[in-house]
Amino acid sequence: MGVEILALSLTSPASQWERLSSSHQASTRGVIELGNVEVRPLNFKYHCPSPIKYQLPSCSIRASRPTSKTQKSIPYFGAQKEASRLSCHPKRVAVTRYISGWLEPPSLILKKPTEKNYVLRRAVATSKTEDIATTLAIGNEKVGVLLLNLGGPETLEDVQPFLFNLFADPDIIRLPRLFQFLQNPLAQFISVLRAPKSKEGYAAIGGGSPLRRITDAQAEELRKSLCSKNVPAKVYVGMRYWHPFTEEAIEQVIKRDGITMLVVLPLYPQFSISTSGSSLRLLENIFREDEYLVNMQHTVIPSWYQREGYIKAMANLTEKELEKFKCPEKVMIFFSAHGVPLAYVEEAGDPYKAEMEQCVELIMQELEKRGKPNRYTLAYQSRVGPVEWLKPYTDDTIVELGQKGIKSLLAVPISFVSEHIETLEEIDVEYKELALKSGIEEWGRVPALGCEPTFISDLADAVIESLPYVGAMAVSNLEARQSLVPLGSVEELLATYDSQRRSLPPPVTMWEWGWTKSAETWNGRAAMLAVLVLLVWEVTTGEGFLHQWGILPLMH
Ligand SMILES: C=CC1=C(C)c2cc3[nH]c(cc4nc(cc5[nH]c(cc1n2)c(C)c5CCC(=O)O)C(CCC(=O)O)=C4C)c(C)c3C=C
Ligand SMILES: [Fe+2]
Repeated sequence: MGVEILALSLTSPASQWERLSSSHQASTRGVIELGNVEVRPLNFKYHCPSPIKYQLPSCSIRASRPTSKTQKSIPYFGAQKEASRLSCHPKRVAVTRYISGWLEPPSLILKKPTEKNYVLRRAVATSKTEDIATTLAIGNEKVGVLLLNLGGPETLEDVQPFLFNLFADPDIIRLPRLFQFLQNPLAQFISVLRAPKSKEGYAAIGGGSPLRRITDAQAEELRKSLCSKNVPAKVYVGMRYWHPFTEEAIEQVIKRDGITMLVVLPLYPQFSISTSGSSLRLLENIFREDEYLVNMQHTVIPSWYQREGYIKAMANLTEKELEKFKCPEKVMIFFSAHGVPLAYVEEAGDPYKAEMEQCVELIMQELEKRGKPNRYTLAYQSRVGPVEWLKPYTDDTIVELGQKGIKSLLAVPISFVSEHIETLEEIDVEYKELALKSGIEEWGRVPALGCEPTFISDLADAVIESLPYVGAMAVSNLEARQSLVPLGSVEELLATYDSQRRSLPPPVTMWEWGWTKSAETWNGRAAMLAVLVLLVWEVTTGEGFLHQWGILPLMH
């Protein structure tokens, strides 16, 4: 866990259109420039506003798995943290290195606590639960937790504008710098094209996404769990692409409630540029120029797939579903993760694939410990568009497993902690049908975690463990503020991504003749290029199909 300070700003968002254009403007100010090389300035200045407060957790890394049964080492296959003491740094930087192996559990030692932090630490450890109807305080601090999530359309009318928001995000569709001005027209175009298919899916699951309802319930359960652990806090929900937008949560609630310490917790167990990364970028933009937010202490928990409570909760649910099969030991456990374009991982350094693989390993180790050494596999679902995504694809894998004679399959959705369209429709309907057609006879699906008590309690522990890392941003001038960047793991993750970011790296290097995946990819790319040319034509001449259909004027 690293000290995390976000330097962020808010251009107040009256509507989704303003919201998106403001985030686009922010992206062109040069601090978080999305869509091309060198997104983040590399000459960060660190400020030492306060005396040394913490010794960061240190982890000793071992090359191999510990053999002693009595040893209490926690398996961390990925995100290992190495504390490094930089002499002039707001809170000492925790440098995250992504190395496979095992390490000792981090020890959290507060060294030379200041009065304020001492109060906090004591309060975390010993304070009595207060009645916290409106004001929540630890010592003099008002603690808030901001849950970040994707958001989903609540009605069928919401589908197209929701898709617009999603495709207008430069962390979802990357355009070369030259074409960045086309981000919104392209988002409009793709969202209009995709809306009918998406609407069918949402109609099949009751006419809208359950994501808001479930995330609100998780927020409430987390609040109760924190309270029961003597940490009164308010819990907020900030969605990336639909209501309640992150800006709404920040502006209307967190500022209005006078929160002084904020823990930012993306509800994605594994970090991806396209999910947690995108939300954290948005937060950066929101915080950057806002007087209140710049001075608010906060920390970020970037990913938590390796936490014991989460792994146990996943194993609990999987074990329960296994028991429903006629021969549980013969069931193949089929982890289906949300995919991302391959280039995110291979070109941009997204740790998503590595974290996903490690997560699956940890769940399987837990099941093995419980006497369930089932066979298992991991595949990636929900790809969109013409580029190559992480492989193997879920649909191809289901067909192959059927061909190999697998008869019982238990699907485990792994990238997300709520039911949503991709579990309720894609897995439960489409993949189940495909599996049965492919020769699989018995099909089961592990439910998403939702408000599972072990999971919620573990999230509460994650929040509590992060509190000593909450840091202050004691700078006042604008220039200084612009050079402030998130610290700790998020900084490193995004910086890796940013420094290596290229515009649309080619997903396929070899041309193949015939109707192949490669050909599909290139056909898709040719189509994208044609769309871009048409859009440029429309924007410059004011004539064309989009104007005729009345789509383009909507964007002005
Ligand atoms: C086009 C690129 C997309 C990337 C990259 C992507 C990554 C990604 N998404 C999730 C989780 C969810 N995505 C959801 C919906 C959704 N996602 C995309 C596209 C990308 N996702 C689209 C077009 C849609 C809309 C639905 C559709 O038309 O298929 C949702 C569903 C929310 C809901 O309404 O229920 C979730 C959840 C993850 C975890 C991820 C990368 C790791
Ligand atoms: Fe998605």
